[in-house]
Amino acid sequence: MMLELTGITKQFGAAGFSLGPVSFRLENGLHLLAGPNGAGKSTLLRMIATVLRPDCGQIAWRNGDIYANGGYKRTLGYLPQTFGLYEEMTGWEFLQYMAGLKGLPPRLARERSDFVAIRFGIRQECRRRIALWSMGLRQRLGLAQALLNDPAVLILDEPFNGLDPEESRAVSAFLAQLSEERVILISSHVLSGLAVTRLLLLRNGRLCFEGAPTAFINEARGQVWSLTVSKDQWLKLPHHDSTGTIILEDGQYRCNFIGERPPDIPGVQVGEPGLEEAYIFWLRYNHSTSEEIRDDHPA
Ligand SMILES: Nc1ncnc2c1ncn2[C@@H]1O[C@H](COP(=O)(O)OP(=O)(O)OP(=O)(O)O)[C@@H](O)[C@H]1O
Repeated sequence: MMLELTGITKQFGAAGFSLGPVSFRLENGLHLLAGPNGAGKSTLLRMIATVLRPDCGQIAWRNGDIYANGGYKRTLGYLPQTFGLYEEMTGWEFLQYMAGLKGLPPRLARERSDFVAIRFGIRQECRRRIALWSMGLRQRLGLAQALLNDPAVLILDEPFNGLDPEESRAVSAFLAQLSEERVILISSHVLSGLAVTRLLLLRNGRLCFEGAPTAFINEARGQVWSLTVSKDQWLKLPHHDSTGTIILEDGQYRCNFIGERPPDIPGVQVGEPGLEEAYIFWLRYNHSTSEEIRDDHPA
């Protein structure tokens, strides 16, 4: 299955935000769209979800324009970044309603509603009015409705918003499983713990990187410096501009510093970058927004 964007652009007002032109191709797998606040991630996802029309360019699914292809919407699942829920409905009524909008016949609607409610751990909650639900449970309901039609294309804008760590892990694992046979594109500020097939980075409406996460991580090799210390030592460390990630492991703090030179702290060693460290390195030091880091070989 393939979703292809060619020369997509969007401009808000004459002097407003401008996105693109953006071109890329997505095949089955889990694709992560990342970038700073305001980079244009939601705008791009909304266009792929047919909620917003591009000014120029084409988005094609199975070689046909998604706007001309009536079948595309039936095969699409979409979780917007913010969404309204019908507060007076119960979760179950909402799922049935959404299943109806997606054209599922009543019996299949019930079966799929049951499946997604169990999958996202909200089956019991579904009996209650949505007005009474917490934020994390509402997010689970948003994810559940996106999967009602067993979509071949799944677009999730910030799927981990409000989820507790346990549910985030469960959703990551579920997405990895689903992505074997689906095109999944998610935007997220949470980069760790995801089995990402390809990474897309947006900044200022420009696509700066599109490729395998390993190629991106390699860019940060030799720029990460690591120090493992006890909590007491950690509390005494002076603030350092190159501080990147801090991970608590077995009661010890592993501090990763990100920069061209190691910080002047005794015991610092060359560190191993992960996606998060590579992303911080890119944000801090790679300020040119040309498409310089490209890897055209699928992982
Ligand atoms: N309907 C609109 N009208 C005018 N400007 C808009 C509209 N929608 C988005 N924008 C602007 O487009 C820019 C990109 O917004 P977008 O929400 O796509 O960014 P984002 O990368 O998803 O950000 P975040 O990580 O904060 O969610 C912002 O400057 C935003 O104000």
